[in-house]
Amino acid sequence: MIYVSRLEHFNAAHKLHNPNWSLAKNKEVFGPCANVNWHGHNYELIVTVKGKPDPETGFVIDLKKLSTLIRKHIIEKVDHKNLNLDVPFMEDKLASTENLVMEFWKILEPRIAEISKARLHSLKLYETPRNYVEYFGE
Ligand SMILES: Nc1nc2c(c(=O)[nH]1)N=C([C@H](O)[C@H](O)COP(=O)(O)OP(=O)(O)OP(=O)(O)O)CN2
Repeated sequence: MIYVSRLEHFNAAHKLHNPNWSLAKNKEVFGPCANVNWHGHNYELIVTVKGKPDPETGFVIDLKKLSTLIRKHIIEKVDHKNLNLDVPFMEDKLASTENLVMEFWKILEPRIAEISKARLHSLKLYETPRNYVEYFGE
């Protein structure tokens, strides 16, 4: 089994805000991430697929096709957007890195299966250069 990865990036604004809590509690729990007037991140998304190389191409997956797919279905939906207001698949969800990566998985997994025999293995999403989450679909 070979693991092949593609890095994409996007910039987005958000705030961490639980609507069931008061503003004071949101500030207490989320600190500056609860700032009512938003803040932004330069996100980095690493998509890893696994499979066997095709004997005719040597590819597990054509990375150009993988990039096009990620950009069309994820990056175009979130880049330069407000994750709390502009992104339908984040509606009614806390805009945490964990929730984002789980929604990305639901979108990407079936679409990768449509273009390749390779399967989605993991998503790694950096919110800052020091904070990231990794998801394996379970
Ligand atoms: N489990 C999670 N914890 C936190 C998340 C998250 O998505 N999942 N998000 C945040 C905030 O959105 C916040 O923007 C993180 O910023 P910060 O702590 O400032 O991150 P840095 O790496 O830039 O911070 P330094 O402390 O300067 O290293 C918080 N928690």
